[in-house]
Amino acid sequence: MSVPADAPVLTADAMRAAEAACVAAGTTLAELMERAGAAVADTAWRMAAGAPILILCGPGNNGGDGYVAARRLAERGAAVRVAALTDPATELARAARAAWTGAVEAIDAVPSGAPLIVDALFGVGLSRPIADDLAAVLRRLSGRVLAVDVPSGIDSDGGADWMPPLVADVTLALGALKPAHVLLPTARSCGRVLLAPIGISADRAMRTLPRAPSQVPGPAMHKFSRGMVLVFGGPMRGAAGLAAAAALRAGAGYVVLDGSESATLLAIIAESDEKFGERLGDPRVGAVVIGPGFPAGEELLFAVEAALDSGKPLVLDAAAIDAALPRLSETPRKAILTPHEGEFARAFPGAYGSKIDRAKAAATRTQAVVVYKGADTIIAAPDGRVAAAWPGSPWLATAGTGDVLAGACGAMLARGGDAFDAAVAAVGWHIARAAHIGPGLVADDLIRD
Ligand SMILES: NC(=O)C1=CN([C@@H]2O[C@H](COP(=O)(O)OP(=O)(O)OC[C@H]3O[C@@H](n4cnc5c(N)ncnc54)[C@H](O)[C@@H]3O)[C@@H](O)[C@H]2O)[C@H](O)CC1
Ligand SMILES: [K+]
Repeated sequence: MSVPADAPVLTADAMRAAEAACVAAGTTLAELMERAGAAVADTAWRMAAGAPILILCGPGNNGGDGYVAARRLAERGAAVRVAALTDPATELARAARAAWTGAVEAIDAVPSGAPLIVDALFGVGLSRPIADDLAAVLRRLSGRVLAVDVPSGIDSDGGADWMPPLVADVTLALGALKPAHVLLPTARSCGRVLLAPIGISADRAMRTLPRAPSQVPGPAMHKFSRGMVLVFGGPMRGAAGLAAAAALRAGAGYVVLDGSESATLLAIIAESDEKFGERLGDPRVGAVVIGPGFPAGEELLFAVEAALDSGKPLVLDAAAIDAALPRLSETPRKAILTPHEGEFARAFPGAYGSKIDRAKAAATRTQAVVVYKGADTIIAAPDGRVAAAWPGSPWLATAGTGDVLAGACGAMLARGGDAFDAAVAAVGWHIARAAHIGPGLVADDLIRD
């Protein structure tokens, strides 16, 4: 499972708006479908490598893409069969089907599948789950599957957990990725997601993670200009120690772990004199990390209140999120929240819609960047920007990795610059490191060189 880096992600409505803008600029819908069908044909040609291809066409324009691909593949000499669910229901699909000169079989008469099955049944227009009888027919088919735009049967906006009867080996996203490509549970059914540019100018508001940029410090940098991070050490020493070490590893030039006699790395300045309030006044502190290893309670509340009063850029994790919630949106500040599923549900109980919708709503409400963690981590900014981190790295599903991410967010935030970009860089760093370590990863490995 994979998705292209830094690729646009659009909802169905945004796709339709982008399509309309494209048409208004002079490109016909027929031309868009021709480009889509050509991209499907090219991908199918490569996947089939000369073996027979079965194309399943639905009633809408997703089906239209399928008919265009069938025609182009036959023109190239491929062995193509087409099976349709019903007659085309759109003018574009009717024209595409008319241009296909071969036979069109009934889908329920298709025996067993083919070496390559192109799933052009439904795309972003699916309005309800696929009927059980059709799902049963599709489940009987065997062969590698290329899904056109999305695997048929899923809600492309990622709001419903409808699952596709045909799991795709490859999904060819047309014009832009869709939320369902980067959100669970549907992302697992999309296989390798490829993007076919068809001339749609997608806005950059939502995108997949960019490639992890190199973090070579500039020649004039010194330990403080690389960023000084203050970590509020909680009673659970290990978690705060992981966060402090991660801040150093992720590029901070100077890290203070307050409230702890010792630290995992000698380069961390461990201070047990509990002068957190004073340290907040140090003008060199570029970011404060609170939450790792700190359960809810008076001491945590005191630390969060003091940090909010200081106006310093903040990274808030776990119980610190709840402690800060009542005050977060009162004054604009750079803040990154890093809730996992349970912490998110506790902090934002009324949120609804897809994970992207809920992350955006939380960012708007708190006026902070929200890193909504999971295998399908979503990063949302108050201004509407979203980054999707799917597929991340499965090795991160182990204790302590959240503490490491909080520390990495602190490092990126302390460098200065935009809080959303800092969170994107931290999540990218976290995933890249986990992928490099791989099987058997424990959180401590993420902070070792
Ligand atoms: N957006 C673009 O730039 C382009 C998109 N293309 C392709 O068009 C589809 C979207 O096509 P649309 O006609 O809107 O819808 P679908 O083909 O996805 O299917 C809707 C179709 O199916 C019927 N329907 C809905 N739900 C069900 C159901 N559960 N059971 C049976 N039938 C159902 C509905 O009534 C419609 O008739 C997009 O994904 C792209 O593949 C363009 O070709 C290229 C540019
Ligand atoms: K499809």
